[in-house]
Amino acid sequence: MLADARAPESTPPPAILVLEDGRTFHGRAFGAVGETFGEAVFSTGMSGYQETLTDPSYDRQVVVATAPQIGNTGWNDDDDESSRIWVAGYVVRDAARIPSSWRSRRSLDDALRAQGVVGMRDVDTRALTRHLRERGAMRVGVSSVETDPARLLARVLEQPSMHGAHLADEVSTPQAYVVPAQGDKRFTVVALDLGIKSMTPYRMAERGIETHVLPATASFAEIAAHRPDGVFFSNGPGDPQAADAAVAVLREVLAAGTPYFGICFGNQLFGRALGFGTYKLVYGHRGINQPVMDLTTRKVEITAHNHGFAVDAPLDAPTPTPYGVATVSHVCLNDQVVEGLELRDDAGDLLSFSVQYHPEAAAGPHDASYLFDRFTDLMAKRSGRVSGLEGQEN
Ligand SMILES: NC(=O)CC[C@H](N)C(=O)O
Repeated sequence: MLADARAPESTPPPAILVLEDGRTFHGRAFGAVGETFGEAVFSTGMSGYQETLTDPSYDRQVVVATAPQIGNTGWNDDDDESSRIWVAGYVVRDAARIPSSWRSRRSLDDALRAQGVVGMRDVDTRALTRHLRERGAMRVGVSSVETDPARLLARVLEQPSMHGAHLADEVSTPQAYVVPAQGDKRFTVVALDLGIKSMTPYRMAERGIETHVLPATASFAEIAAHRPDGVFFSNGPGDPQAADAAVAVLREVLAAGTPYFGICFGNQLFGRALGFGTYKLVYGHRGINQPVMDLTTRKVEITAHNHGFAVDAPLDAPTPTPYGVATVSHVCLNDQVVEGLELRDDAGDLLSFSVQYHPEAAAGPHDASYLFDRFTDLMAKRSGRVSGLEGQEN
């Protein structure tokens, strides 16, 4: 028999997790020892935790993994979606003790600890997820320094709620930067960074797009100064109702007739700019295994999601707006939540579009990558060229 090569595990201190309705869970510290607060949400991804933890949209959220074992592939130097871990905390059932991947450079536990992120393991995540599913996402505290749930609960109740939270400025780049096109440059896109994931400009670069990433506070004049072929608004944390300034900028973009593409928060702001409302889902969609139907083709995609809010738009009735006719283009098959919007002119030609989910697929399946091609084709068409056939007779 082979000897067990595992180093003897030192036992981390006990930890408690207290939800704002008083429900308490017990486990052990994972990552940094300490205390953290946020909105408790669950993610159904079986893999891709490195991309999840570094997604800026998770700012101020304590993420519970429904997959029972997390950390098997460690932490590498390539898969970060931003410059740091953004989750406020990470809660798992069984933390893998020995990561195994040729790309791994450190364990998940080490990565959390190095960035001071408080986590918790050995938690009954199935019971916790069922509770959040029944009662909805809510405020939570996780502590490996407090032993009294009542004292932690008192601090949980002092925390701000996700309702009305304006968080884009907290995660956005302080300075503009450029992600160059790979190969020949075909288009210039301005991306408003409301919490952008690094895979998004990468997907654009693959298609010959040079992306100018601007801070969340950029004005329409600052966007227009780049003379973009298209404008993109990214994913991001917080409540879309609290992003009035970005909605006003987007209305100017639409009025100028510039092709627009939005992802997630960018879909919610597109919805608002078109005159629709947004609302908070009970527990949201998070994970890389969510079924979405493209209502035009009736094709179903398996997609990556991370949203707690959604657009309130009619599923089967086109809506006239000052910028064109808006329709719902995609819907989630689990609950019929709006997952995409399209704006067309009176002739039925596409002007702008957005999706509530994540075609950049980091992590996640690549079923929806056609949306980046759709954006490229749209810019080609709107600037009087035919995609891939510049200078040729068609
Ligand atoms: N990933 C995102 O862009 C999330 C958008 C928004 N903060 C929500 O939770 O719905």
